[in-house]
Amino acid sequence: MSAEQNTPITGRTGIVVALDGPSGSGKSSTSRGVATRLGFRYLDTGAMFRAITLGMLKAGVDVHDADAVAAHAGVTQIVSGTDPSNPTIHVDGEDASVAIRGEDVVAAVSPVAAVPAVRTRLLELQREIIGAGDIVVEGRDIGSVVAPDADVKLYLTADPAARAARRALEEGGSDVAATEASLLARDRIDSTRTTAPLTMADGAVHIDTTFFTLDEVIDQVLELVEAARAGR
Ligand SMILES: Nc1ncnc2c1ncn2[C@@H]1O[C@H](COP(=O)(O)OP(=O)(O)O)[C@@H](O)[C@H]1O
Ligand SMILES: Nc1ccn([C@H]2C[C@H](O)[C@@H](COP(=O)(O)OP(=O)(O)O)O2)c(=O)n1
Repeated sequence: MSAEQNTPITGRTGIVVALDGPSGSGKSSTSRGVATRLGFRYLDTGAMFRAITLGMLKAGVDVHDADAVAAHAGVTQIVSGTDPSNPTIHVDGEDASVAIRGEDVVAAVSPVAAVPAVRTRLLELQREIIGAGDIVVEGRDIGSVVAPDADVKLYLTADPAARAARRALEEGGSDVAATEASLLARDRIDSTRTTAPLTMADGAVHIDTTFFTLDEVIDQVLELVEAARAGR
């Protein structure tokens, strides 16, 4: 593996906007809105972790066996589309946009994402896609590990109850209490793993989105991007 952690991406000329935060804090919708307004590409790294997890489940890998997960880390082929108006993900040549959102994947993704070999594989893919820049990238470790030299780094949060209500609404009115329990369980694993845990990166701006509308959050991020551009 050639990509090293915590090192700047060399050779980029465009802007990189990094958004991190827990599930339901507004990363995907904010990132897509910002990328659309700026004419930038958009990368959902969570979808990549979901895709590799789907590949493991399809192959019958025990996702709680870290050695088995590591042995399978290089097997699944993942292709991410970066159009913010139509982000796509293909797993071994098949459109997996719906399958990666399934409950089986939600339950398995955090243990898979905690395995260092999985993170190394995806880090390399993520950095290839970021390439020359002009991209909004969202995940858990973008500002800290994937693109520590990003021009703008955001850390989005929202109250757990608001996050669960948003997710449940999105899922067609599923049980809010069960959704909150599921996302808090993932937060715990994502924040306490030893490799690239969910954390606020050095230099990141914290936005608590609980009491802001999506458009208000997008506007705040756009202002930060304009300020970063002006200071380049
Ligand atoms: N500031 C906000 N206020 C209200 N709802 C929001 C806000 N930001 C996002 N949402 C909604 O919350 C849900 C989860 O947002 P999403 O962007 O998918 O979060 P994440 O990517 O962090 O999991 C979506 O249905 C989205 O439309
Ligand atoms: N850069 C990233 C992105 C996601 N992950 C892990 C942690 C999350 O539980 C899963 C799924 O991420 P995703 O962003 O799709 O999750 P939500 O849509 O916020 O519920 O992947 C990660 O470890 N590092």
